[in-house]
Amino acid sequence: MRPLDISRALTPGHPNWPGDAPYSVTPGARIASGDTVNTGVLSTSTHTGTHVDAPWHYDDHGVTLDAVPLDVYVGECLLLDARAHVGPDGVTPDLLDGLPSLPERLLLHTGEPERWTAFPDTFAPLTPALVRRAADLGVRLVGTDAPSVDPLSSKTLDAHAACRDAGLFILEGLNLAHAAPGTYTLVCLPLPLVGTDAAPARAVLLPAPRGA
Ligand SMILES: Nc1ccccc1C(=O)C[C@H](N)C(=O)O
Ligand SMILES: [Zn+2]
Ligand SMILES: [Zn+2]
Repeated sequence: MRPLDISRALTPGHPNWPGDAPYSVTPGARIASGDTVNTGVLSTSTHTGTHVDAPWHYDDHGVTLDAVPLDVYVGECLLLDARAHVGPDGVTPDLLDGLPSLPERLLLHTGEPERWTAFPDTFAPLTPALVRRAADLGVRLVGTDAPSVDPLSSKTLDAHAACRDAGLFILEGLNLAHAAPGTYTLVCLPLPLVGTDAAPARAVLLPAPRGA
């Protein structure tokens, strides 16, 4: 199986969180102008597209991205279709009913499309009860195709706080529109930004190890 890319393609005008810094690549050097190479200047929010949150994003005493061990983002994962388990406050814990344990990485397809033509302001967040249930079942990383684990209007960030309290790490903005539920090996590599609250990442799924 070729790696299944579960990252959002970034193009100019990519919808970002309202008020957040836009994604852009502006020209740097140009061969056509006599330079030896073509280069670009990248400017983006740390939360653009598929990205990981470091605890410092939602906890001023939390660690920055460089202190998050890479093994959080690489290893066995379970991808679930959560679309039938979205209540008024987001994905509910009954999604995990009947699962005696979980791999360390849980990815949730909440119904977001492959491409956002506009900011998805009606996305499905995660309920704190789901976060706590996942942590109780052994999860260390929760991933979602939504742009946040909390509602757009949240000021208390209850799902982020539940992740903080349970020691869960967060992966947001996945592209799961063409990924079948199942067990895989997740390879998610955030940019190695030092001292930041988050970083864009390239995430792919590989076949799970035999017997997983
Ligand atoms: N830029 C922001 C500014 C304020 C609050 C949230 C955001 C977000 O981008 C959502 C983010 N992905 C999150 O971790 O919930
Ligand atoms: Zn984020
Ligand atoms: Zn977040």
